[in-house]
Amino acid sequence: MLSGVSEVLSSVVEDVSEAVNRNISGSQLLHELLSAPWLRALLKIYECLMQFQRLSPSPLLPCASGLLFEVSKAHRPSAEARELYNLLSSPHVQALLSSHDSVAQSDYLPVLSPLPDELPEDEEAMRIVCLVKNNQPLGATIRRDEVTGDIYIARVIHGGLADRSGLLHPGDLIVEVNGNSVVGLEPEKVIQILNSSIGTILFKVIPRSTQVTSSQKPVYMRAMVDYCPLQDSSIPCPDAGMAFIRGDLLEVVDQSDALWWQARKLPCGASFAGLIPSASMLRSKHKEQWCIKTRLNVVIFSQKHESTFFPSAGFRRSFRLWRRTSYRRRRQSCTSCSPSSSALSSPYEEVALYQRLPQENHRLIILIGASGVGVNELRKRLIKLNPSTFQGPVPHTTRPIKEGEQAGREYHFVTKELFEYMFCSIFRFVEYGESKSHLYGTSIDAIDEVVKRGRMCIIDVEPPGIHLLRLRNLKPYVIFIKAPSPETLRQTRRNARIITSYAVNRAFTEEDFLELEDTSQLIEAKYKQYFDNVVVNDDLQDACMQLCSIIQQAQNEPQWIPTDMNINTESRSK
Ligand SMILES: Nc1ncnc2c1ncn2[C@@H]1O[C@H](COP(=O)(O)OP(=O)(O)OP(=O)(O)O)[C@@H](O)[C@H]1O
Repeated sequence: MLSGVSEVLSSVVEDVSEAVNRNISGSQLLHELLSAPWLRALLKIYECLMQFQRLSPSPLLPCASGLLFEVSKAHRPSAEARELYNLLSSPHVQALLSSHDSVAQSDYLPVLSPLPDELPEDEEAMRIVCLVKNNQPLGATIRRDEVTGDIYIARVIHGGLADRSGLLHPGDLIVEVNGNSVVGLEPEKVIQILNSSIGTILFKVIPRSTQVTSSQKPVYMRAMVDYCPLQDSSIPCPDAGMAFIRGDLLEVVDQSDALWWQARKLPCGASFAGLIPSASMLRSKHKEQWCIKTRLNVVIFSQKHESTFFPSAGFRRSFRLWRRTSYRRRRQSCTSCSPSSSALSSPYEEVALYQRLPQENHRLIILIGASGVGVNELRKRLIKLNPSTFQGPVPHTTRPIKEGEQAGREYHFVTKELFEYMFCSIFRFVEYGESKSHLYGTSIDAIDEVVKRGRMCIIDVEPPGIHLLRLRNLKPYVIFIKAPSPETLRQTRRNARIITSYAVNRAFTEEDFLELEDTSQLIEAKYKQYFDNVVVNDDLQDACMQLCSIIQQAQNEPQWIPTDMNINTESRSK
């Protein structure tokens, strides 16, 4: 009789089979899956195991191999007893009984002969370790004690060959490799011996007296800088290093070393970890490089710097009130390639998986892209597509209200004094600017207002604006709108109009396409660590649909977000 899970499966299969008859999409696939013989076999095994666990049977005899002796003790054995004796003494039954006894007595470990009583005081236990290399790296690094010259295992790479063997540990003293004594050898020579061994490697090691068992929980981090071990002369073993680029998600499995951590890249991380510089190590490396670059740049910058009323944070033309000056000037403001100060202070950003709960506010959706790529067009289309879900924040302005406008709908109309107060004392503007002597700006409060109303706030900002919006209550999800190739731009933007400072509405030129691609690449290179997703705006309709589905995922599926957006309290009024 079927029981438990199998019974449930059978009734599910019946229901799905009805769905197949009614031609419901996907039901055929589900039916095939649920009726698969392997699934039934797996469930049967599962049920047997569960039953075994419930019954928790105990052996009738702890030592069944003794049966043979018992039978042989019979004084005048009957024919049946003799037959039983013959059966029990066959080698196969003996082996079976011996296995039974091992299981019954839970005796699984090999029995080692006891150590001789009179061992000399200075005798050291030597371990012989044989690893089958199979074209894999050893997964361990070595170091030499500068005083004694002894060669030690420095670190064992998580998931690597040495780690999986469980036989080599940091601190083990290496005595021999493949029969060659390593005493007095340079580490490079030892590495040479290790690298040249094919098939198996035989180690003689003196295990470290106190084994440190590390049970560190993995920590997840987003790389905020690029790293290439092959260009790093300080890495103990470049082959064991792991390269990464900004934005990569890293599972840091070992932080026991102050200078070198071990990590895997996610998703689909490799089976073994690689060495990466610790945060402090990377910070000092980048500071060094940055100082050199800054010294060179400072002269150039001071020649070009122009003072403005507001410190430069930039703002997009999307307000539609400012006209483009020149791509080149804008590019300098947002895409100079020097590392940002936040990347220098935290080369890794700790992240955690966040799943928005249905009762929580929607995450803020930020669209980033080169000017003219279509960020505003996409944003407008999304809002038009679903005005009850998507909404943009209402900007502030100091210009007078026009006929047909309503305060709080097109703009929050404020005095210049109030605008300046908001800007200076509470620093609530994400973007701001001046056009025809009037000030305009988008405030955090305006974004908050949309979010609190249960809508999904969708905004487009200049890339530096991302930093101001990385707030715990907004949990922004950043989508980079990428420019397609100039060839595709040429085809798709035939009827598009560009808005510039000198012509309100004109067709895109060949120079615009090249600049668009160029700026797009520069923004991506500098800010990609902040992007949660990328959409190439080639075909408008496709890009819009893609955006919709990405936004859906951002709101409803688990996403990696900085841990301080998850736990810490907001700290922006510093
Ligand atoms: N995929 C596309 N195919 C064709 N035309 C497009 C596409 N995307 C945008 N456009 C058009 O390109 C022009 C510029 O787009 P948009 O105004 O959205 O630029 P933007 O990225 O918001 O730049 P800015 O904020 O600096 O104004 C508009 O005329 C828009 O309709």
